[in-house]
Amino acid sequence: MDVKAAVAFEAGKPLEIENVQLEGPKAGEVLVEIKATGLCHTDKYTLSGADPEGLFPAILGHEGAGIVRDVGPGVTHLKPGDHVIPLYTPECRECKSCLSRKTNLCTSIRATQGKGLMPDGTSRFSFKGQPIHHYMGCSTFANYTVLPEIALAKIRPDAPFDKVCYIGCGVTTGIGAVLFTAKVEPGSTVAVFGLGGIGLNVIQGAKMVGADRIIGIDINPDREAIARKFGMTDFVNPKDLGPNGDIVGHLIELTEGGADYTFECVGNPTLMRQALESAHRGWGVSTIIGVASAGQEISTRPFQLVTGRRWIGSAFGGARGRTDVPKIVDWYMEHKINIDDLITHKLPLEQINEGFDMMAKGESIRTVVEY
Ligand SMILES: NC(=O)C1=CN([C@@H]2O[C@H](COP(=O)(O)OP(=O)(O)OC[C@H]3O[C@@H](n4cnc5c(N)ncnc54)[C@H](O)[C@@H]3O)[C@@H](O)[C@H]2O)C=CC1
Ligand SMILES: N[C@@H](CCC(=O)N[C@@H](CSC=O)C(=O)NCC(=O)O)C(=O)O
Ligand SMILES: [Zn+2]
Ligand SMILES: [Zn+2]
Repeated sequence: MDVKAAVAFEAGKPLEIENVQLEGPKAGEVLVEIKATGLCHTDKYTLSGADPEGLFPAILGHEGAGIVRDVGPGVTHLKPGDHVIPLYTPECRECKSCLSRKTNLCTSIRATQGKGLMPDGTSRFSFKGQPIHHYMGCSTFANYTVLPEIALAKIRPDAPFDKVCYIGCGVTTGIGAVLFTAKVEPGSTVAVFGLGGIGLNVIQGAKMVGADRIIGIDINPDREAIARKFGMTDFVNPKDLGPNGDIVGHLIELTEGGADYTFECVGNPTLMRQALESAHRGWGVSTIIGVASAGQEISTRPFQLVTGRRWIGSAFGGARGRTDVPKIVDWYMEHKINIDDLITHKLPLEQINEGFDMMAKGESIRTVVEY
């Protein structure tokens, strides 16, 4: 079938709107009509060419919501008409990782997913007879896409696509990192580096679990008001500390010894170090969420770890997609979490590049494309 897609033909170039061809679902696969998709910083990172798994041409996008339109042989959990959220972290419930109960990082289809292919090693998308890569197993920058059944969370039918698509990445990543990965306790002091689409959800999660003090750090002063609305108690703009400002020293003083939990939500190794070193001696836990470019590395004095700080990371907020995503959709529908105020812009697919421009300028939190 012909579908409409924003295609990434080359690294560093704007996406191009094209009619591309999509093959129907094969065994274990599902055809989904995507109704809405968010734009995440990770899409921009891959488009930049800095992602070692970035393949071109590809159809990017991994923060979608839509309706099942067809299923391939052997699909048992989904049927046409079901409302779903695509999962870049699937949940097969059978692989070593899923069975371990120690991680959400299902490994059953990770190898082919990283090569931009379906689990059988082929692509369903093509343009002028040439294959186009899938992206993060989702490719939500197309109005129809094909995914493995294990990479779809079935959600309630009354949830609005243009809001709950954000649960496909940003909301779950931020809130999940607090609840499932770091397991922040009530009364904690939390510091969040980067107050974008992810960091604001970390703040929302920290508020949800009853953190007493939530410190936000961002170089964009416009982020202060929205972060306070979501529960931030203190704002620090590193630029206000001057060119030689000591952000770690400042945070340690502000928190009387360091934060119980810190989160890096930018993708900058310098900030990752600052986040670790501003965690409290003896027990502070620092969670890396941000994705840094190929070739970048983190460093610190081992003494920082010897003296009891712990450095951990979180992918998709530690959430098990098919199990946890429907629950997070329920939280939204029950007004337990706020998504609406974080979706600052909506665009048609034809204007998707404007969404990335606004992200780069710090003008948007989340832009949603509605089909
Ligand atoms: N681990 C995971 O599962 C996931 C990771 N990510 C990654 O999380 C990061 C954040 O993503 P988004 O929130 O969508 O990005 P965003 O672009 O919406 O937000 C980034 C924020 O960081 C701030 N910032 C930039 N440089 C800074 C600095 N030097 N000091 C303080 N603040 C600074 C910006 O002003 C902005 O508010 C990206 O690296 C993205 O790839 C995103 C989703 C899932
Ligand atoms: N291909 C990238 C890896 C980027 C990355 O870390 N992705 C996160 C999700 S980011 C979502 O917006 C993730 O889930 N990682 C786990 C995984 O298995 O990919 C690179 O190599 O830099
Ligand atoms: Zn994302
Ligand atoms: Zn698995």
